Amino acid sequence: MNPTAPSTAPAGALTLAQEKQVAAATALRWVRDGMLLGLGTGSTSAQFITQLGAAVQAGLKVQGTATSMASEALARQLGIPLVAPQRGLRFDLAVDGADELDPQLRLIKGGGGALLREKVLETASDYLLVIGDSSKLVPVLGRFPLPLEVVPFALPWVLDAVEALGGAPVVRMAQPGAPDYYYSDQKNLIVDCHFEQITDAEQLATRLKTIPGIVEHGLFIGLAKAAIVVRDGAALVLRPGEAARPATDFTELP
Ligand SMILES: O=C(CO)[C@H](O)[C@H](O)COP(=O)(O)O
Repeated sequence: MNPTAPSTAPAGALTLAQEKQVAAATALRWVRDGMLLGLGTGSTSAQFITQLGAAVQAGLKVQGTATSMASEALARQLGIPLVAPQRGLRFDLAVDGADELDPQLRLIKGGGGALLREKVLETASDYLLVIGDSSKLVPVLGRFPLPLEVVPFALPWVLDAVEALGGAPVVRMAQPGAPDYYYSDQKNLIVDCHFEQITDAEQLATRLKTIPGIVEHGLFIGLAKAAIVVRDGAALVLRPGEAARPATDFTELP
């Protein structure tokens, strides 16, 4: 969740938690029998998985692969059939949250620490649908710190390299104020990089890719085909570079 966004809503408006529920319910309208789904990570994705689980219990026939151990555990608990990673596997639809998205549907992801598996699975998906509350859509990426997944041995040099790119790196801790680091599902560290404004996301992504020890960065560029963002109580569909419109046509996604 965006730490600067209000968590309560004025009377009559939806809270951010309610907006996430509506975004997840809207995404579910695009799910069809027989689909192989990529299951995202985070509170919005947890909403989607929970609602998907209810649909599976009511008879929907889908299978999924999760982007984190937490999402996998939730899906398993709800009876969603799971498929292990394997050669040739492609997903019809991946549904995932984001920390930020811009009008071109460039994303910052990894607030939940699952950016590596998310990027692997979403690159193997025919359609990435992002779901988010109203705080997620921004004109320019960068207010949310950009997460990097980093091999522990490489940490000192990665911190130097990120500073040389103009970022302020902070190693994520297990809990705020705790003495120990947070580790990803792959046992790597997460470094949150404060850039304030990322005016050239493509160039930054290219540069980060050349730094040894960065396993993956949280810029997702050219992956999202559409996003569902809930604003003023209404679910809107966004496509790269297009004006937002009401989510009414549930046949146009795969
Ligand atoms: O990238 C992610 C996890 O790695 C999440 O999608 C992102 O952090 C959004 O989370 P939330 O839905 O809880 O706001």
